[in-house]
Amino acid sequence: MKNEQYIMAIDEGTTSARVMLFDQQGAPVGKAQRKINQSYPHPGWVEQDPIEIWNTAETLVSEVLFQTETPPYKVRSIGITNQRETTIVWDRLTGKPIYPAIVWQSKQTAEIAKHWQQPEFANLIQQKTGLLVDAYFSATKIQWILQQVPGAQSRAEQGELLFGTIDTWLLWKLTNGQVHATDYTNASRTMLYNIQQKAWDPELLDLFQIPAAMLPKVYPSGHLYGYTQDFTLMGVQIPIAALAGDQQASLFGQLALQPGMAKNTYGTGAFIMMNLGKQWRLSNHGLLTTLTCSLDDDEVGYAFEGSIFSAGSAIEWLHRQLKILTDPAKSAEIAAASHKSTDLYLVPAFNGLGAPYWDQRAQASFLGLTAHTNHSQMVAATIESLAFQTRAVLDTMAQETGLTLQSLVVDGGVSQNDYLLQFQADLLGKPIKRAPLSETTALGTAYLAGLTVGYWRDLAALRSQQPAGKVFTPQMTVADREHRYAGWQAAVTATQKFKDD
Ligand SMILES: Nc1ncnc2c1ncn2[C@@H]1O[C@H](COP(=O)(O)OP(=O)(O)O)[C@@H](O)[C@H]1O
Ligand SMILES: O=P(O)(O)OC[C@H](O)CO
Repeated sequence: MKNEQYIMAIDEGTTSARVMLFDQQGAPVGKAQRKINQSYPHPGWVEQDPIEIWNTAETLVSEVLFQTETPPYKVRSIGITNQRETTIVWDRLTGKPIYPAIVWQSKQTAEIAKHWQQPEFANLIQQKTGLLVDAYFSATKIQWILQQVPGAQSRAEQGELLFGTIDTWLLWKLTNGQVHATDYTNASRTMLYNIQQKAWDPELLDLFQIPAAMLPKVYPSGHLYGYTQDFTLMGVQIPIAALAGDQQASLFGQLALQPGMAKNTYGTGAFIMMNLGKQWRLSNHGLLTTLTCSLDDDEVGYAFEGSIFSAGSAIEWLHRQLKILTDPAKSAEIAAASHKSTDLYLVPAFNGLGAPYWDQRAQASFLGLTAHTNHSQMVAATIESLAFQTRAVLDTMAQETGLTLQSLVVDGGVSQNDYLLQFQADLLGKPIKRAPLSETTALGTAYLAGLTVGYWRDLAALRSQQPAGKVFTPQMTVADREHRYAGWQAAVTATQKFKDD
C-alpha cells in the first residue's frame, strides 16, 4: 500500500458487520465482513449477543489492517455507524450486559408500546420526538429490560447500569469504558430525546421510568468522541471522530444534504429518508421526523423517514427458512426467470408493518398462490415487496411535502439486485440511480470522521470526487404499473384485516 493515511469505518449492520478503509479519494481500499447471529427466542422477538457484536468488530478491525498491510498508526480516524434503536443495558463497573441486545425489529415490547399508543401519550411523544409510538424504538426496550431483569430498575436508579445503542456500546468498548456517548441521529431514535430542544426529555424519562443516569452524552455525528484504548490496535490511540445511525450516515454518504433530496437504503430493512434541512415538521401520514448528521451543533437538521421493517430479511427468510434460495445474491437471476406477470404478493410483515402502515400486529402473508406457483415466482414476489413498500412511502412523502422526486438514489446490500431496481423504476415510473458503492453507510461515517480531523477539507472536496452509478429507467406501461400497485394495496388490506378479524 502507498504511504498514505486512511479513514476506518466500522459499520455494524443488523445482518452483518463490516470494517472498511477509505483513501483520500473516498475509494474503499479494504473491507472485512462477517455475519452477526440473530436469535428468535419467541415469534416476533429478535435478539443479538452484545459480546459477539463487540468481538466481531474487534476481529474485523484486525482483519482489514492485516489484509491491507496497514499499520494502525496509518488510520487517521475512525467513524462508527450502526443499526439504530437496538438496545443494550450493561453494568457500569463490570461492563457485562444484563440482557441480550434487543434488536430494532423485535416485537417483544409490543404490549408496552400499545399502552403508550393511547392518544394522550402518542401525541405528546410525537411532538417531542418526531416518532410514532412503536416497539421499534429504544424506549420500550429499555423499559422491558428494567422490568424483566430482577433488580434492574433499582440498580439503574442507583446509577449502576448504562444504556446504549450499538454505536455507544462499541465506543465504550473501544475506549475501554472511558466514554459513554452517542450522536444526535442515534439519540433521535430512542423515543426519549426531544429533537427540537436537543436534550433528553425529563417528562418522557419520567413516563417510561428511565433514570437519566443511564443515558449517554449526545454530540453531533462528526465530533472527537475519544481515542482507542484497545490492544488490537497495539496501543495506538486513534481518534474516534464520528458516530452516526446507519440511515442518516447513508444520506450523508450520498451527499443528499439539501432539503428535498432523498435516498433509499435496502439492507435488512429499507429506509427512505428525505432531507428537510432546518425545517422541523411532523407527518400526519406515518412518516417519522428524525435528526440528520452534522459536524457541529448549529448544523443539525431534520429529515422525514419511511422505515420499512422487512427488506433483505425477507430474502434471508427465503434462504434460511424456506430454503428455496441457496444464496441471496442469486435471487435476481431466479426472479427474472419467473416471467413476471403473476398476481402473487408477499406482504412481509414478519415483524409487523412499518411506514406508512404502522401495524405492529400484522403478520406476513402470501396472496394469489395457485397450483402453478413456483419457487421463482415466490422469489420475484418477495423482491417486489420491497419495491411496493418503497412506493407506498414515496407516495406518502409526495403527499406530505408536495415535492415529487425526479429520481431516487439507492444503496445497501440488496441494491446489488438488478431485478429489484428495474422493478422499482417500473413501479415508480422514475429512474433509479444506484450508488457506485453499495456501502454508502460506511462511506458516510468515513466522510464525517475524515472531515472532523481535517483529512478532507470540506464538502466541496467530497462532491468533486463522487463517481456516478448505474441508472435503471422505467419500462413498464402505466396500466401495468397501476394494476400491480392496486394488487399490492389489496394484499395489505387483506393482511391487516386477517389479524383484526
Ligand atoms: N444481490 C442480492 N439480492 C438480494 N438480496 C441481497 C443481495 N445481496 C445481499 N442481499 C441481502 O442484503 C442484506 C444485507 O444487506 P446489508 O446492507 O449488508 O444489511 P445490514 O446493513 O442490515 O447488515 C441481507 O439480508 C442479504 O440477504
Ligand atoms: O441493518 P439495516 O442496515 O437494515 O439498518 C437498520 C436500521 O438502522 C434500523 O432502524
